[in-house]
Order: sequence, then C-alpha cells, then structure tokens
Amino acid sequence: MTMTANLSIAAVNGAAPPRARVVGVSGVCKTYRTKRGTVTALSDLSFDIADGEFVTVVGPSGCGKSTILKIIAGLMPPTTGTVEVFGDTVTEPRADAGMVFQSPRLLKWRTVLDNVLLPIEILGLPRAKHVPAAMELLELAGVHEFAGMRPGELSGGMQQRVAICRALVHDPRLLLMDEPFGALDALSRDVMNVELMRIWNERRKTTVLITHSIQEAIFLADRVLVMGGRPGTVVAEVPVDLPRPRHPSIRSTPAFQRLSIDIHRLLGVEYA
Ligand SMILES: Nc1ncnc2c1ncn2[C@@H]1O[C@H](COP(=O)(O)OP(=O)(O)OP(=O)(O)O)[C@@H](O)[C@H]1O
Repeated sequence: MTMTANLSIAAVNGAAPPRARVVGVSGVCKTYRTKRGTVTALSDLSFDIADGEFVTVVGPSGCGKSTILKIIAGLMPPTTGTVEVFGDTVTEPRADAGMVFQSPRLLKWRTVLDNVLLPIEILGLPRAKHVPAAMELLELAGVHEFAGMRPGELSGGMQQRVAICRALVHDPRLLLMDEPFGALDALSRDVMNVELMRIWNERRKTTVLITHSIQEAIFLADRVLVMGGRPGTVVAEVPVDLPRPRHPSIRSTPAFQRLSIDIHRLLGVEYA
C-alpha cells in the first residue's frame, strides 16, 4: 500500500525526484438522480496520479470506476469534492485528455485514417498537418495498412487499436481508458496488453485504465487502485514494483503472483 502526497508523489525508494501531480481527486462524492430516487455511486474518493504514471483501477461491478473516469474526463461533474487535471479544476471535457471506451465507437462510414483524425477536426486543427502523426500512430499500433479501409473490415482488436490511435492523435498529455479490452477474447486481450505496453513505452502518457482483469491491472500498471464498497471508494493502492519492459512471462513469476493474491484478497476473494 502507498500513501499519496497532495502536491507530488514521492518515489518509492527515495532515489528519484518527486514527479508532478497530473490528476488530483479530492473528497469526490457522486450522486445520480433517477426517476426512482438517488443512487450514490462514489463516496469521499481521493487519490493522486503523477506525471507519466500508469495507474490501473480494479473493483467490483458497480463500485463507480466508470463514474470517476468520466468525472476526470470532464464528461460529468462530481456532486461534491474536486478533480484537478494539470492544476486546473475540471469543469468540462479537456483537449489535453484522450479517452478510450470499452467498444471502439468508430464511425463506420469513415475510413480508419479519418476516424483517427476525428479529434483533429473537432478541435479545429489543420487536417493535412496531422495526417503524418495519424499514420505514425497507426504504424505504431500495427494497423497502418488498414488506413484506407472502413472499420467494418477490421477485427474487434484492430478496431480497438484504431480507437487508441484516435485517443492519442492530438497528443494529449493524459490517456483515460475504460475497460478498453473487455470485449475481446482472452488471446486478443493478451496481445493488446503487450501492444499497449509497447505504445506506452514509446509515448509515456500519464494513463488511467479501468479493468476487470487483475492480471491486466498488474501487468500494465505502476500502481493499482483497488476500489470497493457501495458507494465506491478507494480501499487500497498497490504499487507494482515489477521491472519494465515487461514480457508476458512475468505473469508466472512469484512477485506477480504475490501481487495477484494481495489484490484478490483486497477484493474479498480468498484462495483456498
Ligand atoms: N447515468 C446513471 N444514472 C443512474 N445511476 C447510474 C448512472 N451511471 C451509473 N450509475 C450507478 O452508479 C453506480 C456506479 O456505476 P459505474 O458504472 O460507475 O460502476 P462501475 O464500477 O464502472 O461498474 P462496472 O464495473 O459494472 O462497469 C452503479 O450503482 C450504477 O448503477
């Protein structure tokens, strides 16, 4: 478990300098109003995320993982509490954040390249100037040969790679991913984990990724936030001190398995 400081996150071993805080969630509560009454999704949620950090979030269904990601993205306000991104209180969607959802949400009538360039159009930036960056991302994600095709001609995993390129094309400083590989089969998911690691190693964006897979959470993260309760809150923060770059075989190491057991326990799952 680790403690986060308000203005910076100290290095675990004290050797590296503290990194700037990119996301600061402070005392966030969220209540949804519905026809049948109110639902309190989050209660007194607080955590910080440092520059360049890869944080994953796990927790039981309905504990408010998607809710907090949407609040960080500026897609909805908290009921009480504050969220700061790069030092500004979040009040609306931010151009310096990229978002990836569970389904790729590509526009089927646009080519792969034009889907990737969508944020550029929305932000009113010159298209031609960003085509090389879009092609470079498609190449990095291993789908550049599909640039002229429609999304329907691509597999689910390839479409999700395109969605990741779209989230990165305007060079956001923060990447928010809500269960991006949840719809994929186990093998494609493993491949995408490795691919995402590769892309992240190249770009080093501060990343928050929600997942139901504890394996995925550990494999990708510098730190796992474990959420629980109803309403949801952070019940533990687990640092992942595994060396990078990580090969899939790291999952069979005792250190990885120890982390897996710890997180299962924090989620109330005991091994026999
Ligand atoms: N738009 C909404 N209106 C009303 N209640 C909502 C709304 N969105 C979410 N909730 C409720 O808020 C709580 C948290 O939902 P949220 O989707 O954030 O959880 P989650 O941890 O992401 O769940 P899952 O893992 O199943 O995706 C749940 O009880 C859910 O029913």
